[in-house]
Amino acid sequence: MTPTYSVGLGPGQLWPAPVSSPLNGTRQLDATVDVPGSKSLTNRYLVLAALADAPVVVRGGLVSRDSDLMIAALRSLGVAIETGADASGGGVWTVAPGPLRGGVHVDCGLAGTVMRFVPPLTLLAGIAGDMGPVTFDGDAGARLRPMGPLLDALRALGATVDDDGRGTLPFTVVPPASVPTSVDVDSSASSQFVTGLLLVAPRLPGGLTVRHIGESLPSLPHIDMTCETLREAGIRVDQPDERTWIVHPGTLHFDSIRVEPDLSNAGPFMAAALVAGGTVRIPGWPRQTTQPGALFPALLERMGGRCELVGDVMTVTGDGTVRGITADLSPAGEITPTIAALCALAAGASELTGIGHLRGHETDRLAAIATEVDRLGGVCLAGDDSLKFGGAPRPDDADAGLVGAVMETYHDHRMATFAAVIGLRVAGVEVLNVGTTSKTMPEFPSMWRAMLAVA
Ligand SMILES: O=C(O)C1=C[C@@H](OP(=O)(O)O)[C@@H](O)[C@H](O)C1
Ligand SMILES: C=C(OP(=O)(O)O)C(=O)O
Repeated sequence: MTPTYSVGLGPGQLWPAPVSSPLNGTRQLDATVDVPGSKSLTNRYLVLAALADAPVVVRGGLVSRDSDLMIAALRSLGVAIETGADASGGGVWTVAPGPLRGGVHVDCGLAGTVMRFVPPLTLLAGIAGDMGPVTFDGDAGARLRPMGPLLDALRALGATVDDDGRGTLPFTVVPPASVPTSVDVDSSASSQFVTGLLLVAPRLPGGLTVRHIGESLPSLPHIDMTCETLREAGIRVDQPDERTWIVHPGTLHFDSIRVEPDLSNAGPFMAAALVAGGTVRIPGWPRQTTQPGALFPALLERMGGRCELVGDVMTVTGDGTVRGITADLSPAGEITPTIAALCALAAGASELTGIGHLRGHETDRLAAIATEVDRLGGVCLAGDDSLKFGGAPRPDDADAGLVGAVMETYHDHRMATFAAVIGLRVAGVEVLNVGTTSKTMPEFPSMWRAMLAVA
């Protein structure tokens, strides 16, 4: 499928990260950054709209590789989606639900939301009498991401799943004709296993009770987000205890859908205010949200910034001071790379915990972050579930005592933005394959330069 977004510098190409720091005399930041729609909300709304009782328009959808992959997946399953855009480039998509069919192939790319939210939808084709096998595959890196517990849950629901015993992509799902009303899943490797099952649940004849049976459960706000979007569609969701969700069967209906800006993607711009000094404003900040990026203001304040929400504008102000932090990021693993970039520049040590499952993200993020900080001459140790930072070797130096280098991005959008934040302070940072940001923020390079007012 032809991408509907632009792709920046790709594999093998280097993007020189612009420097901007009060310590080397660069002008203070004063920028307003319009952040595109939330990836997590976009791909939930697309799925739920596809299961609704009537066509619905999704406004402010994120135009990116992950949403293109979701749109393509839903189309191949039989959903009609017309795509357009608003004046600021946000997606305006009309989703017309139809009976789901089997016998198709789904490309998951590197999108966790596609590889975990789409396989359960095959159950609906089966119930409707279409037992055609659906095959799933993705990027080389996607074949390393955990899938086993979700595939086991689909088996427990009666599907035949062939993954050659790997517990990863590629795999084939043959759905059953009927499904039980409850299922257990070990979601400790990804909250998306629970979410995938909850999203399809209201359209199963008896609804579905989903029980998490693993030790820990990361990214709880993302599961809350799933429940809230189901409730928005008029579905009753009960949570009798912290590891059980009961989704009642029902008709999904939306009058309209508007996607909030992606607060996790706002993170690197907000972090820039601390590193470069000055002010960054993020319009459209929701008063209430289930997005884990809502944790940024409190974390950035602890790290030396000031954050204030006036109306719907979040204003972040900094003076170049970055302080180390100790934080449990298990509710918000996806914001770790941004906080980690600040930890690498901070005066003082930091420890981030509750993040072991990031080893199964777009890349092994704990290893990637430790390797890249080490490459710059900093200290970062990756544990099973944590990252420990020594802090900048000479924090008062203009470049925080780190040394510029070519930074790898490992096909991970958040490793590209991680490098950009560090590059504000450390001269000579060049980012390999900044185009990997097309996963969730294709315009990142030009947005970053616009924020810094550099050509
Ligand atoms: O449901 C979602 O939209 C997401 C859930 C989280 O996954 P994990 O629980 O695997 O970390 C998060 O990291 C990911 O970026 C998006
Ligand atoms: C973990 C992430 O993505 P995915 O939805 O592919 O899991 C992320 O965006 O940080």
